[in-house]
Amino acid sequence: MSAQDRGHRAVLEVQGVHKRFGDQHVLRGIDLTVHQHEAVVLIGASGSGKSTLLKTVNLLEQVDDGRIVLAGDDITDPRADVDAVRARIGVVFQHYNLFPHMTVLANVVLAMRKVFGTPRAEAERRGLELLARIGLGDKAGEYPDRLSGGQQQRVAIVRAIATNPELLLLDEITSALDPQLVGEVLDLVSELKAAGSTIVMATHEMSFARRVADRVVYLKDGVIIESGTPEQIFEHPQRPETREFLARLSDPFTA
Ligand SMILES: Nc1ncnc2c1ncn2[C@@H]1O[C@H](COP(=O)(O)OP(=O)(O)OP(=O)(O)O)[C@@H](O)[C@H]1O
Repeated sequence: MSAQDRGHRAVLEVQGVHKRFGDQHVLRGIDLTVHQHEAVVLIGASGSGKSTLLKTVNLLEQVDDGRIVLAGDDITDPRADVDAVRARIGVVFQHYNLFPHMTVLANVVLAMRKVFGTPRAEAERRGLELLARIGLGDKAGEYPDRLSGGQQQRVAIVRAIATNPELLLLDEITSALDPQLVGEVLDLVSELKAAGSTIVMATHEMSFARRVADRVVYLKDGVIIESGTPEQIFEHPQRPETREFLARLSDPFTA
């Protein structure tokens, strides 16, 4: 049964969103609703618009048309407070997530302290607890460059959830990692999903999409071609474009 069927409220509503970069029409009428506790995975070829879509939700890119609603609030309204909106959303990107000049713990507590004004002792207690939970309690005083890429991404994820955001956006968070480090990062995402986080994730990791997504959304040239459960998309794709995309992935000579 889907989150929608269970009557969970919509956390994110993307409605008729268009985005152009000069002559290039990168998002062409995107409609997407994400319900509380749902994990939606965006798949599609490089350049299909996955990152741009996530950036419009975090207000890193302005939409040209349409609107985006976060838990009932139109965040694309020009009067919306950008910092207040970003404080409600946790984000992890492919690269450059941690501040290199700050310790792991300082990175994790930063938003709690600066954005929410959490007292230092309380923020550090929560930071240490979160780091311990992902097995990195002993790295709290280290600088990020002393951690593996997988450990750094896990810290970045923990930092993004430290403030209990309403929505977590994950953009290709494993694509810069050595293959043997991918699993530990995706396992943490699975745990967050199991604990009830609401997640939108762009990924090239199809096996993960299959395992964790409630819904898989296939994007091509800025259009949602098809969306459904992992079984619907991977086992019984309805659209020829989706079938071609998936067939190409499994062909080592054209992938
Ligand atoms: N700031 C920008 N200025 C101009 N063009 C941009 C900008 N950001 C993205 N684009 C273009 O928009 C298109 C969609 O890019 P986007 O990064 O959203 O794709 P993607 O599906 O996330 O790709 P990938 O899987 O490689 O990350 C691409 O053609 C890209 O070159």
